[in-house]
Amino acid sequence: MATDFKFIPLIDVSPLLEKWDHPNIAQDEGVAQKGHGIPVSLMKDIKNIAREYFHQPYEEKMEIKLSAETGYRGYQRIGENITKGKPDIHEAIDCYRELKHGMYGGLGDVMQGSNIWPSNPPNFKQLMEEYIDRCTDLSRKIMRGIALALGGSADEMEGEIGGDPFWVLRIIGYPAASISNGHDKAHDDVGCGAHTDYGLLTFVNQDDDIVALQIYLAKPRRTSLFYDLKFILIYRADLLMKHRPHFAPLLIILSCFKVRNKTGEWISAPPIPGTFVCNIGDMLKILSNGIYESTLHRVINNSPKYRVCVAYFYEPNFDAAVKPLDVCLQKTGGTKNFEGAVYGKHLIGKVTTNFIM
Ligand SMILES: O=C(O)CCC(=O)C(=O)O
Ligand SMILES: [Fe+2]
Repeated sequence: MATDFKFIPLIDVSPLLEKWDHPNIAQDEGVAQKGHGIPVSLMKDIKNIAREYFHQPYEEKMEIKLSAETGYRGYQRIGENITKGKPDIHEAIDCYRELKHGMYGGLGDVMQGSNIWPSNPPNFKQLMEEYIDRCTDLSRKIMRGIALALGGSADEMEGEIGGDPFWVLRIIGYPAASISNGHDKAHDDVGCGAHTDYGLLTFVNQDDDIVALQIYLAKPRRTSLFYDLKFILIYRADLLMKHRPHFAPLLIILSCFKVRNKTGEWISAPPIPGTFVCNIGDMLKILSNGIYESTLHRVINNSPKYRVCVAYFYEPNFDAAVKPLDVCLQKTGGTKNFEGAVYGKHLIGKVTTNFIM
């Protein structure tokens, strides 16, 4: 299905974009620069080195095994990560910004620790750290643009919200369809179940030649048998009660469900060489009071090839108390659509229920 997306800024951010300080990077071989400033060669190098790591024997990968003791950093085997109760068909290395002992009082305890990097391939750590620094710089710039677009000042989301941002890096490998289950039932295997990301922004750097990432595109409701039935039952309750009084219990049960006014479909987010898919996370949804939705997405690798993806997550300060910004409240009628959340708590809640240990 072909779908056209257009970026529609809430205000004109072109003055900011004109001032965008581009590092002067030579055009990478074969791929024109797409304007984000991260060398395309680095984007490729980190996927290639990740592929090399994943191709090693299982025992070697397990040398940097993830556990609660490592602050949930390290390697996890296929099926160890759980989304909504189901094992995901991927393996991964998880890295987080390092938290030193006592850095955030008791809040930081669970995530305390240093990243554990494989000794093979040898320059793995150095490449990933360079990549993380570049993604962090780029994210900060984009967040400044988003703050302006929302009608705030450029540093609206810095200071106590995101002046000392946390980050997460997931280096992920998805088995080829035929290897993951040995027979022709590939479409049942979910590489990563439907979820939204936790933080502010995610940069998905995916293999160029495999279409596996899918985004849920919500649309205004058109037809739904359930909705229509419910509509008739609830909104024409007067008629119904007059002619069919024995339907009353059904009416009560149905009115307990929230009316679904949206329906949608899964669409593919095909890779565009040299670019990132950028997701909006839960924290940006809260800050913007819902002006930005966090993007529901999932991964299904039905291709006969092993797929690599490196996802960088830009997050608020670990101890940030995230709540709708005043500027967004004003734009959305003054009512908070979300309760506030302390980012670190939200993350720990997710991380500690994400793994079979
Ligand atoms: O593999 C991908 O394309 C996306 C991975 C992802 O959604 C995640 O790690 O949160
Ligand atoms: Fe995700």
